[in-house]
Amino acid sequence: PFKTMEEILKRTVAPLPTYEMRDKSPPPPESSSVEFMHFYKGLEKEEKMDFLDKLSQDFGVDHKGVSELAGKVAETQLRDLATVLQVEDRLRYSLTPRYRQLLSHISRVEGGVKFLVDLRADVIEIISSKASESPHIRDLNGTLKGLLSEWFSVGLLRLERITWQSPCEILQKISQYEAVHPVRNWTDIKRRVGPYRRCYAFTHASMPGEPLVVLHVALTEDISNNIQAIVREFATLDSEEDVNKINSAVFYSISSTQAGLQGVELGNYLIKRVVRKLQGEFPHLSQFSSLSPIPGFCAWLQGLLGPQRKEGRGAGLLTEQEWREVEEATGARDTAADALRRLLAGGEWVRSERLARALEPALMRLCAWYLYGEKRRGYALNPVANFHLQNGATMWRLNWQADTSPRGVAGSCGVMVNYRYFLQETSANSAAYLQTKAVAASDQILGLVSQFQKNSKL
Ligand SMILES: CC(C)(COP(=O)(O)OP(=O)(O)O)[C@@H](O)C(=O)NCCC(N)=O
Repeated sequence: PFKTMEEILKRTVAPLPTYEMRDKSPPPPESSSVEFMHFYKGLEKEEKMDFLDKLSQDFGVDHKGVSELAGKVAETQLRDLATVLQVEDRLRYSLTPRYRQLLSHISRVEGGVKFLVDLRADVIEIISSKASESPHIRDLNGTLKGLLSEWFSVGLLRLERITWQSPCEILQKISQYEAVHPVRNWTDIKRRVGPYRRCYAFTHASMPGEPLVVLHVALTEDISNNIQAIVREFATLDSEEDVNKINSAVFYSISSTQAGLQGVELGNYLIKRVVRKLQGEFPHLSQFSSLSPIPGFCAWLQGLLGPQRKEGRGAGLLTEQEWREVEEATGARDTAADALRRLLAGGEWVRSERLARALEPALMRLCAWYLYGEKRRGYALNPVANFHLQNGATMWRLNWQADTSPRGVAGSCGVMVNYRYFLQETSANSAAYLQTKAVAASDQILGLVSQFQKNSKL
């Protein structure tokens, strides 16, 4: 018979044992965990939100109990240390949400960890879609993230190299999960795990056969400045003999596959782990860098050129000379800003030698500013830049016409960026970025940024 959410929650979320009984009470029956999982899986999307609201609100922390104990801690401050520690430990215990015990028991059931990863994905979706503003949901997210971070800590993850000999289902998953440069066919994926390539994934015993985060690496002579050269169709015939051709490791794609593990920093750990692995295999390997897309650059620029922007030409986005070249090249009937906006929206400009040459300096300056200067809450606005800067990488080199695919031109005017991992500097760079929002950047980037600032009135 259909049971109400309240009935299910009352039955499956065991009350927190009293402080005295905290280590003496038997764990709730496994059937509670199984029933909870089964019921939740059967809910519709909006019912899940309702259910999670109730769970986090009515089965969380006993706030009254906490405030009473907080008062007691204040009272006993002058007492002997043993008493103080005792009362503090009571307070600490009272801050444990009631549902935490259930979550931790679910992790011991078959498929329980995967269930909790997916549960957190739902919670993150509810929070990011602002479907619920309840602070209790945020607390539930925090508790889940805390548990998952322990279970998915680096020591418990397995590093797996994916090769052409890996099981089909893994190769198929790797192809499906590829979020940066879509895999077109078998030849394509064969190339990406073939000679002068490495593909690594983290897996976890609780989710066998499921790559949690996937990193694709190209082993090259120099740091790549073009993605087509890396993901082009045909496979090189030569096997991987000529190690003298391998001086650089270029990370050209990384994708996490479990939304519920967001914030657990798996991608960062995978990059660091793969660097160590490759140093072991190629002791003379000296250069480590990404070749990253710049999603959002074109849209950002279009926004600046929009008709509603009164500055238009005046914003100093281009020099007078550059505006004139745009007008000549397009025979601009309306304002040059509209002409440029239309040009960039089309994308065919990249095949016009004259236009590409005319636009290169401006687009490179603007792109450098977009990556280095545009912020969201003080951190880099561009999510890929933010990811690599958090890892401690240096914003190292902008590459013109690095991705001439339609996606590349439409998304970032064909420009790509290398975030360089100077191994001795990553931890200091990461700390500086996270604490003071300082962006580690090369002279090329800083030069382009100062050129932008000279012209711009933004
Ligand atoms: C870039 C990725 C791998 C970072 O994941 P991760 O290291 O787990 O970071 P976080 O989500 O724990 O902060 C992730 O955000 C992702 O898959 N992004 C989409 C594809 C991409 N590379 O931008």
